[in-house]
Amino acid sequence: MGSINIIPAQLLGMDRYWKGFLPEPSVRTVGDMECVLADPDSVELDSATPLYYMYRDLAMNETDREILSRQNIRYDITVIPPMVLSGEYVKTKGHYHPEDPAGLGYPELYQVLAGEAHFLLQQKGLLDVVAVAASAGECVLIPPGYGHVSINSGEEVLVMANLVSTLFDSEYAVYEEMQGGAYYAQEKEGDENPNGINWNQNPRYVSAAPIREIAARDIPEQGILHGTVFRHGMEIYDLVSGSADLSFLNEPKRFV
Ligand SMILES: O=P(O)(O)OC[C@H]1O[C@](O)(CO)[C@@H](O)[C@@H]1O
Repeated sequence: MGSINIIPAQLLGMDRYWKGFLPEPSVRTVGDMECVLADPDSVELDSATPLYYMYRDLAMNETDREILSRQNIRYDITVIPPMVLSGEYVKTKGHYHPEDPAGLGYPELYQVLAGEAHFLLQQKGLLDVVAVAASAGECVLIPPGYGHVSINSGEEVLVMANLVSTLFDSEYAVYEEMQGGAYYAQEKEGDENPNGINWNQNPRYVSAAPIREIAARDIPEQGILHGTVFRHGMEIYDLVSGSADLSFLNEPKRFV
């Protein structure tokens, strides 16, 4: 692998989405992602080519840092420039969250800050697979027990924020062993609908449920988070600076 040519934060437009201190991002390259792509052998990019950037553990000031660390929560911003890799829309690697001490999986709250995303959610037992389409301002809650992949299905840079527990490490084994999630988001042939997605089932998942497609804005329960007034369009970072109770991210059992 050659050296990694990281796009500087300013060129990624990060100053529009984050005014505070910005640490160096973690980067996933083509080489990191080969094990989860639909057709890695046909990708002609150098394996050192960066695909996405994860700015983790952000806080605007020391007060917010204290609020986050007291609640064991992390705020991250992920930036995925648009790209199609041998017909497949660029995406995150994909992972599950482990069970919390009460036996449910840790959830996670995402918000699209710019661009167009599809969140591919798959329940551990594969009885449910959902593609949630989300545009700027819209939120998606990753429910307990679901693995997730974020896909840049648009032509613009996708910028997403997330709030997640710091009490666990993500689990990648299923996505690595199965070469990705249960479905691949691939370009539609022809130019009739150039932005359309073909959801092609990953043949290694013999028993995955048919994919359901829904829009984030049509999921009513994501409008209000457990007593905290929160609607699509409000900034999820305001939950931090407004000292909202984020304990549902660590103790989902209290809220189901
Ligand atoms: O670890 P993956 O599957 O590449 O996904 C990256 C995403 O996961 C997170 O670590 C949070 O779950 C984000 O920082 C980032 O958007």
